[in-house]
Amino acid sequence: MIPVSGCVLTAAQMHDAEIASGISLQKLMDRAGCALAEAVWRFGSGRPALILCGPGNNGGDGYIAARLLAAWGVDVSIAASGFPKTELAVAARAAWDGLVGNLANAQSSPVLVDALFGTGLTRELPAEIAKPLHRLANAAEIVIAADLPSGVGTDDGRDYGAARADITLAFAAAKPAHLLQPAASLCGKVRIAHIGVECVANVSVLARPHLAQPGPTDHKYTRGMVIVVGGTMPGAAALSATAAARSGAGYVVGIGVTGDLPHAIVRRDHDELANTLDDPRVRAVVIGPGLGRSDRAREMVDLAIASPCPLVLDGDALAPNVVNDRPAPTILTPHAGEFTRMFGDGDGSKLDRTRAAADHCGATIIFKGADTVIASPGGRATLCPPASAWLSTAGTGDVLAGIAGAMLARGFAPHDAACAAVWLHSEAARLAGSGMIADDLLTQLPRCL
Ligand SMILES: NC(=O)C1=CN([C@@H]2O[C@H](COP(=O)(O)OP(=O)(O)OC[C@H]3O[C@@H](n4cnc5c(N)ncnc54)[C@H](O)[C@@H]3O)[C@@H](O)[C@H]2O)[C@@H](O)CC1
Ligand SMILES: Nc1ncnc2c1ncn2[C@@H]1O[C@H](COP(=O)(O)OP(=O)(O)O)[C@@H](O)[C@H]1O
Ligand SMILES: [K+]
Repeated sequence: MIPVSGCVLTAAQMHDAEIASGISLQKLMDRAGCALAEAVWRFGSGRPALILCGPGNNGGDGYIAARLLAAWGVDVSIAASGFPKTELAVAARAAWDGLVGNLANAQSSPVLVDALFGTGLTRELPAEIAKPLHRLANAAEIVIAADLPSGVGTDDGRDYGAARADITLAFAAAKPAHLLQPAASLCGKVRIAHIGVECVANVSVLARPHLAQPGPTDHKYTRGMVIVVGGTMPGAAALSATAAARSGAGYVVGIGVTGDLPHAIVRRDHDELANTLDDPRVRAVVIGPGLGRSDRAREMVDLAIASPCPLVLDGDALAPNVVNDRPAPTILTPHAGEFTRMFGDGDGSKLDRTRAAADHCGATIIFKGADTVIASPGGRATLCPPASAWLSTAGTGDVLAGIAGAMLARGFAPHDAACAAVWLHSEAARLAGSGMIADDLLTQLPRCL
């Protein structure tokens, strides 16, 4: 059982991976059921457990877990939503020699195991299932979901009436629902149980980046020169510039960035932008935080886009069709409002929409929020475990843009730079703790390096 990591598979990809593994489905269900029993043993601490079993293989996992837990001496009971419909679940139920109660009138238990539906859920939970599920979950001290909380859309993270779990034990790999909202919030802590299925996908969970420390051959320019362009709200660009410096950039120039800045940041005027962009040592430009939307601001965005420099576009620089297959590395960092302004409402999940947008504009996109999605042209995507919700305060996005600039400047490819930036940002937020403001992230960044 490990924290959520590795590949992210859709329901169909998971099914294909199970088949491709060459391991019998019976054996896979035995392993999943055993992992579930271990989780119940560990997190339930021996308290009586009620296992809710559905009609498919998710229910099958539940019957197997019940048999093992009973053998280990746990007071375990089962309530089912109906008779099993798959061959494997029928066999798993047949191997359980205890009673099977009815879901509708099941008695609550301190530990509730939700094995009603997993990746096979396709529609809203009917009231006759949702009602007792919620009643029993509310009465339990701990809810453990098998694979997924029953009632979330595996591939899009929709809520079809699920009850909130404290722990979700995902089998073989994470699914989009473990990371996309609102489902991610219904999962509680997600743990992965590896059951021997090899998983390969171009979507993965955000991982800790490899950030090399400066070495003896480094100097300020090898560590990366970042330009941050300021505008009508100087505090925003000051946050970006300081974040770039605090996340390891060797040289930060603030163009038109006024206000409270560390002395280490070099200040230049707006009319020096064009000259500065010609400096071959510039390794990243950050433009947009607090820029404003005047004609002058638009001209500066155009200059930055036309330059050969790696670029982070944020805030006011984000407009429809602002970039189109720019040859140099480019990262866009929209929040939901900016994303919709740029790309429209679109169809599909947040993952689908971010990937389509990355393909459309030929740039890496960090679609921010409580379920940040990073996508690059060609389909590569990274889903981010929920960061501290204390990030929902003004200026934290400006900090992220500055970090992304520093990551481009240290030579990371755009997708890796985006991932490293989001990881550092959430780690800084975790360290800053409750009540943090954007400025607090700046003081935590060096610790995260
Ligand atoms: N990923 C893996 O490698 C493994 C997966 N296993 C388990 O198998 C599960 C998938 O099994 P299934 O494909 O049988 O799917 P489920 O067990 O999720 O349920 C499918 C059944 O539920 C019905 N159904 C779907 N939505 C419904 C709704 N809203 N209301 C009422 N009924 C609904 C379907 O008609 C079908 O009968 C996984 O989530 C996992 O728990 C393990 O047993 C073995 C290994
Ligand atoms: N509820 C939340 N949980 C986790 N992270 C959040 C939440 N709300 C916002 N964030 C993060 O905080 C940052 C906010 O950025 P943004 O909306 O651009 O703010 P600003 O423009 O004020 O800097 C983003 O990195 C976003 O992912
Ligand atoms: K479940």
